[in-house]
Amino acid sequence: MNRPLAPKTAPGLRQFLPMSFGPMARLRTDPLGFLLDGRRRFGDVFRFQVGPFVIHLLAHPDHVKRVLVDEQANYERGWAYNIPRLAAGEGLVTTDGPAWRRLRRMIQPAFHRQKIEAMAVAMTDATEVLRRRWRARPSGEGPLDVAAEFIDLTLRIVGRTLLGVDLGGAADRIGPAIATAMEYVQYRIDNMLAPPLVFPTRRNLRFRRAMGRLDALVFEIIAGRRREPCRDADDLLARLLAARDEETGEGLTDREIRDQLLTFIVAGHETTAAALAWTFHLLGRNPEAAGRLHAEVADVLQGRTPAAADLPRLGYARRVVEESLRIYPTVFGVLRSAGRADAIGGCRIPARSQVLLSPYVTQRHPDFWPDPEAFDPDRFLPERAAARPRFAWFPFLGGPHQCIGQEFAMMEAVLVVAMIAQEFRLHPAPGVAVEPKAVLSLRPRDGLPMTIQPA
Ligand code: HEM
Repeated sequence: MNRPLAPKTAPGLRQFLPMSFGPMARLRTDPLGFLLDGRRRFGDVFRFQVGPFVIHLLAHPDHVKRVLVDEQANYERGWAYNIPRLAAGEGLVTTDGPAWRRLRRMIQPAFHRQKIEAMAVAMTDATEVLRRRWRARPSGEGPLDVAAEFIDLTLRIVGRTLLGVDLGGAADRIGPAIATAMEYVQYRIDNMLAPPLVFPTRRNLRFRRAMGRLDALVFEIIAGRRREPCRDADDLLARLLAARDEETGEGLTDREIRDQLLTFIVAGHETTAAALAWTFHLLGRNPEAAGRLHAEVADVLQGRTPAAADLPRLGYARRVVEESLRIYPTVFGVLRSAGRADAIGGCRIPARSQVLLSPYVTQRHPDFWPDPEAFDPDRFLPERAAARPRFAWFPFLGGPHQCIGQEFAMMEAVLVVAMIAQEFRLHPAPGVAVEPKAVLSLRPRDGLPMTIQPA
């Protein structure tokens, strides 16, 4: 009788210290290239080790499914999430196990489908403000950084829909504070030996000041709602204020509510803003796809502002966003920690080592995506999508930790794309090379200057 082969150590790279030379220097300077190349050279399970930290990149959709669904209890958010916790505290994105389950139960009802559909008007109203601003630009004016425009837009939408406040006035203050906080978190991920936050280094002090500004804003939002509770409000903030522990009957403290609000402000706008920027970047380079989008929008909307009810007929617009999230998944990788030892793809995954799931890598896997760098929204036609494994495309993850804002983000992105395509054509600014930069999320390194013309 044949005995199953014992799992082997996965092939890959090893380096004692995280240095700017050696086989893994590229992990810091070009993490996306490093991961893609690793899969190409070593296969679907690629092991890399820096000092004591062992990480396995799992590139095959079946392996992703094993971690996120089949064996998800064995793969929780591990020590890597201690770093974003410096900013977001015990938020829904940074917790796991029973604490996470309690929060998710509490918050999930704020994201039911009907609730999200009811947010469409706030989304289109905010987009109309942006369109008005663009319309008022003198003709012949130079390129505009549309990545920054989308940050401002999605921040306003999150404020209005989830917190019942206009974050527009505060955008100038909180945008840079959020950027500082995210860069700090990325720096700490890249530099495991960096001085802890209690040390008054310039970088630590800058982060603390940024967090002070964000905290002041969030605590003010909470205090404002406590002072003047809106009886009809059923948004995220209302749910958090009304939530009671099933056993003790106690409500959440302001600190606990702050952690969730900050989590949602950041997770809810940055990702979608980057997705919109990448979508227009890709459309600007693919005039045929842009032409099809403009034709669909004109045909379906006949000049009207879109509503939630129009979404089923904006199929091409949705496929454009899906394809853009394939090529530039704004969350390009997530880490999970193996509780027990496991074997995946014939390779040993030691207990307490990390696994890395990367939509950026899997969504370019040549076995599932022919010509992976080509922009082809029709890959997402139902019949073509049905021929692929579930986890060949997972920009919103999947399983119990699937992004709670997926429907929100998709609706927002399709409405914004349709409204902009209805009125404008965006062209790449001449002579500008646009490159992705991985700072927690994947965004254009130097913004996205584009020329805006009437459609
Ligand atoms: C294109 C836009 C978006 C993308 C690509 C995206 C992607 C993701 C991914 C990959 C995760 C899993 C993170 C992990 O486990 O480490 C996640 C979780 C999460 N996302 Fe999103 N997201 C988007 C938009 C949003 C929006 C609009 C919101 C809120 C309105 C949101 C709120 C969250 C929250 C709270 C979690 C944690 C869920 C949990 O673990 O229970 N996201 N998102």
